[in-house]
Amino acid sequence: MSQAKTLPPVAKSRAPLTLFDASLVWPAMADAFVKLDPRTQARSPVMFVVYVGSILTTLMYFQSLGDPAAADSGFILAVSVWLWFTVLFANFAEALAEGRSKAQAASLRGLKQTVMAKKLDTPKHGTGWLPVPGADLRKGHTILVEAGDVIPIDGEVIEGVASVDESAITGESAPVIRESGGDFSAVTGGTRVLSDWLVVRVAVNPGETFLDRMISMVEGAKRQKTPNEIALTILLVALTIVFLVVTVSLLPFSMFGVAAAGAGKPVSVTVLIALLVCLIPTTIGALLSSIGVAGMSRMMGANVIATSGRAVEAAGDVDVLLLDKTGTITLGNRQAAGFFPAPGVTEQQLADVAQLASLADETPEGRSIVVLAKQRFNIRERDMGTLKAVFIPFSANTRMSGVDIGERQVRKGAADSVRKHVEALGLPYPAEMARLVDDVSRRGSTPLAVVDAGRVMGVVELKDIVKGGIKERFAELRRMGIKTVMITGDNKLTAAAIAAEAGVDDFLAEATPEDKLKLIRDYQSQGRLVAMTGDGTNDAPALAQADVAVAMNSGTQAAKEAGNMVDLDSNPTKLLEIVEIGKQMLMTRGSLTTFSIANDIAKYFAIIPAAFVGTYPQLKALDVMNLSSPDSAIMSAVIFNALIIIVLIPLALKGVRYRAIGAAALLRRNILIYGVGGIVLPFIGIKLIDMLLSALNLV
Ligand SMILES: Nc1ncnc2c1ncn2[C@@H]1O[C@H](COP(=O)(O)OP(=O)(O)OP(=O)(O)O)[C@@H](O)[C@H]1O
Ligand SMILES: [K+]
Ligand SMILES: [Mg+2]
Repeated sequence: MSQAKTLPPVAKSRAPLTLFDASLVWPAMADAFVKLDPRTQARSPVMFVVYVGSILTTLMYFQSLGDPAAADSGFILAVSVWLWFTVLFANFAEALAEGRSKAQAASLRGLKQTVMAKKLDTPKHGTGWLPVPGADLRKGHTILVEAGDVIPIDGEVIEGVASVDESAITGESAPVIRESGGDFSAVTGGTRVLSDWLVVRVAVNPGETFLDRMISMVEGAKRQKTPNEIALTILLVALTIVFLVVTVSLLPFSMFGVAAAGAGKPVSVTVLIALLVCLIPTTIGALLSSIGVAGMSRMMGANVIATSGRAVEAAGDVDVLLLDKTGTITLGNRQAAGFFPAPGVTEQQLADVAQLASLADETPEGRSIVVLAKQRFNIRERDMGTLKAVFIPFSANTRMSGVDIGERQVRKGAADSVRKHVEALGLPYPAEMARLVDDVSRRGSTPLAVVDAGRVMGVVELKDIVKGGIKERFAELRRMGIKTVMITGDNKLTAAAIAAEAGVDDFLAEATPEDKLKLIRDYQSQGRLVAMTGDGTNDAPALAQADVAVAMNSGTQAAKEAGNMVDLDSNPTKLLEIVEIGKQMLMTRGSLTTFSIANDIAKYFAIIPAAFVGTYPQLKALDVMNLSSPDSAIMSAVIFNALIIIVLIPLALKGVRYRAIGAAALLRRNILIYGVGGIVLPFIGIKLIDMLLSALNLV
């Protein structure tokens, strides 16, 4: 049996990457070629059309080489090359977005390491342990972690209190407390114990840890198209089909024109392919997937891990935010602060019974009562075994905890639960209690009523502190049009006091887990999109129901599993950033779609006169841009169409600027900028490219 005191420590940090970081650009260029695989291309119908066009023009070029009558093989080659560029640029955009995600995943993977674990034979502190590799641990094993140790795997603290450095995962340098019982009992593999020790029950098998799941989410290997992306893709496919039909029907139309006039020459297939590519929405088709990947990356940059693009998207449309009180709005370590005895009871008697009711209660509330009883009246801890006491743990439904000593029921809990408990025994509940409970509640503290074998002893005050800066952030959410609702198992007065202090719009008190779930369903049935942040096991059902469910990283395993996002900073106002990123993603997609379609309309005017002037010389009148030659007009449009993808990559990755000016105003602004910009820009761009091409004598 080894008793080596410490296991090797770790240190890791995450550095942000710039948009066009060399470490991202080179691999993305290589990836752009890998993505030429037809199976990859088939995922974007618009780009697939360009891909097929590239192949056709390439084949036509080789065919023209063997045909002495064909004079325009140089032109065919040029079109073909630029079509290939169009495809490669789209691939590059996607690869660059994915590269950023992968880099984030890699830095997470750096946290994963094989550490040795101290495996306990008996799940109890002070017993012997054996060193085993972390990879050999299985769900249900118990391990000991001590100051300096890296926690080898995710688990639940079953004994002890320790400060833990979670900065490797959260980036937050302040240590956090992890302890058994309550909402702070989950520990994450890869974090490090700074002081004291913990006995941890392993919660997962290797490969299924929180870190593993984060990595696979961030890598986006299994990224599914979101509902909005699917809808948009359908629109793009429809547009593509329309233009395909239009373009194909132009060929007989042109041949007919030539035959009727007895002069001129019909439009070539190369020109028709070029026309088609310019008309279909290639800009958004090329950037759609990057926008989605970049949205997930930006979430990660805000220290939020989203499990699906769908959740990120929904975040952009949220209109109600539900937050639980303890641990989300407040710091969550409710500490006993005073004893307020019922008439005929001394403070010491109350403290004595309260301590008895808390002996085996491992929640922060329970332990703080034992501590306060010791401080105030030097009441020593008694032994559950010698008392022959049976522990009655706290549950969100009974809202009480305590011990049974034979027939004697000792309880502490929410005042209304205790009153019901006393009345069920057919005993009186003193009227004076209401005043004691109200006094404590009005201060925003949680009152715990204490009862010993039906005799009401008084009230224990549990103090909790509202997190700093929360009020201003809720005001900002209100400006964005999001309603904030606090839900708590605590009584109405406490809830009202904390609600006022935190500045939430509304609150629901004395809520059971079922009530929380019902509230969400009610909002959803009114057609509202509901976000919920929570940390407790009793929040899990509600988190599972919410459209956007942000679990605090400090919360329990159950909460994290039920949510579709985890906030590594455990900051309830993080929803502000989450909503902003979601809105930004929706707006970026909308803006680029507007831009793309407007753009294509402009290209129509550049290409149509050029393409058909051979058939219908009158079309020269339509040539408002006065381009140097039909070939140059077509080349310029194709080149512009390709280059605009590259130009817009930063916008797709960074997202359009978000301002909290109301949805309608924002939409108007964006349509103006991206719609009008989309129409004007091609005229300027195509003209410039045309001038450059003719100046260089390239056409
Ligand atoms: N350890 C405990 N023993 C007995 N009663 C408790 C204990 N912890 C809490 N209570 C009582 O149960 C009530 C509801 O519990 P709790 O506050 O955890 O509910 P909740 O729904 O998670 O609310 P919140 O959103 O505030 O966390 C508390 O207001 C308190 O009166
Ligand atoms: K296009
Ligand atoms: Mg709670």
